[in-house]
Amino acid sequence: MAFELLTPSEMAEADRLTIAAGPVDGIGLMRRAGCSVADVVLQRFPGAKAVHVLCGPGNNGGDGYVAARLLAESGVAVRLFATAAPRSGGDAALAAAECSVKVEPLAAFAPESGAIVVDALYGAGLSKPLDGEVVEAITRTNSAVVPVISVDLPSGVSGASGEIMGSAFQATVTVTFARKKPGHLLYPGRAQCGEVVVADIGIAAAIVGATSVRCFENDPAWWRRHFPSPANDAHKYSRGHVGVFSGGPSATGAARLSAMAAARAGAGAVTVLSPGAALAANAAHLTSIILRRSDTLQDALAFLGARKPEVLVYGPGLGSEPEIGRFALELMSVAEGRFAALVLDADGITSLSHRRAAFFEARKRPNAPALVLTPHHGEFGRLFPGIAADASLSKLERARAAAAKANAIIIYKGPDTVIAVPDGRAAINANGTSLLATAGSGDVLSGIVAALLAQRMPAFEAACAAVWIHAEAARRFGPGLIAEDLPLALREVVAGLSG
Ligand SMILES: NC(=O)C1=CN([C@@H]2O[C@H](COP(=O)(O)OP(=O)(O)OC[C@H]3O[C@@H](n4cnc5c(N)ncnc54)[C@H](OP(=O)(O)O)[C@@H]3O)[C@@H](O)[C@H]2O)[C@@H](O)CC1
Ligand SMILES: [K+]
Repeated sequence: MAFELLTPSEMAEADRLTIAAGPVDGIGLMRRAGCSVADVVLQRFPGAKAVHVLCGPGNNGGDGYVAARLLAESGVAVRLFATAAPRSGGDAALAAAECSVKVEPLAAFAPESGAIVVDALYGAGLSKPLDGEVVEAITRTNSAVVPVISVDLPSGVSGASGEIMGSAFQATVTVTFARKKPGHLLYPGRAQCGEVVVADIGIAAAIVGATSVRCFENDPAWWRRHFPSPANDAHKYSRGHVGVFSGGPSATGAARLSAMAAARAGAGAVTVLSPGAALAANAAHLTSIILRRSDTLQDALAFLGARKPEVLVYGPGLGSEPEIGRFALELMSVAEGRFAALVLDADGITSLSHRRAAFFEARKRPNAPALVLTPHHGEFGRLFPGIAADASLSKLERARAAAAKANAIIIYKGPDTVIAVPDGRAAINANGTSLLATAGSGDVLSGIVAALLAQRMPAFEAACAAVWIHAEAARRFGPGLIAEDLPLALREVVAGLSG
């Protein structure tokens, strides 16, 4: 299985390259696409009383004409409703000419109990919000709760952004071609797709690779080979050392969650750097995790010099006072050679939002350490207000723009977490779960990503792996999960990936 996510324009590029390479032509691809839709209808709904195929004016409609013809030839009772005739001379017009099912106007369509709807109105070419009779047809269909097979995308969902443009079908199954599109994974579109079936229509992997695609569905299959497995002669520091800064006496738990997660995710040593006033609280709860006093930058520097951790986690439980942001900037400026990467989460991000100019300037320095930022929606808006306010950008594009601006790995959290790196690569996570919407779960994620970086997993892959592992652990634990459960729940997931 391949994990590239093709935007509509990249898919069109793949389409052109395939046709240019031959021997298949445009109508050939369309016949394969329509055939795969008909196959899904016949396999999933063999007892359907009738199939109502709704065709738009473009090639999405063309796929609908092919499917209607094949279903009618298979003996299925088919009715076909169209918004307009396809433009003459194109592939869709050819497909329509080959289809002898009577064409009725879309206004005549009414969903019927026992019938299936094939939605071939708009796909990759959706260019503006839907309106008029199309919205009426969607509203009638969604409220009738009949099964809907959407061709390529539920009509109304943007393949590039997952945005709903005007209105969108609630599909039972979406049959897309060659590869999924970002709109299948980004909300709100993702919720409209139902099950997504990817049909092979003969677009070769090499052709997908020759497009400008830089976005992937997050899956272990493509980062697993980078997943750390300790050498036989490993010792605790060669397995990676993570330092986690703790908050004050009444806010120590977040750092410990992060630290425990880092240890469970394979870091050989983890140190909690605690203010003197919080040492007793931390000591009361830590056993294998090292505890060290750190009140000042000098204390932190002494730790860095003596213990040489690879990665620091800064943010969980620290509070958002201005000095927290100042300290984060100081850490970055003293990094050279002392540690490799900094994971900034929660309060670490919020506190920097008061010092944005200095922060972005610091990130331009050639020797700046690798930086991972793990904002949720609110934190993202505070640190990147301009990018967040740009309504023309999808979540994917926002994450990419932020990664470039901050010269950082961005883990833009949510039910459709996007991971982006400054070189333009990005991934969208697909195994997210609402179980993670619980206090402290973000602290755990920071610890996992820090541990994987400390074990020298490449940064993009480490961030993707951390996001997937975090969600997988939550899923396996199931309902009742609280953040304290997550570090131990990581064990089984990490064990499954190791070796
Ligand atoms: N690429 C491939 O590899 C393959 C692609 N295939 C199939 O082709 C599909 C893409 O086809 P497509 O490019 O013709 O776009 P499609 O979605 O049919 O719409 C275009 C038409 O709709 C119109 N229109 C747009 N929005 C509108 C609105 N809100 N309200 C009203 N009108 C609106 C738009 O008008 P315009 O923007 O030009 O003014 C234009 O007339 C793809 O999803 C897949 O199913 C397969 O056959 C296999 C290989
Ligand atoms: K569609």
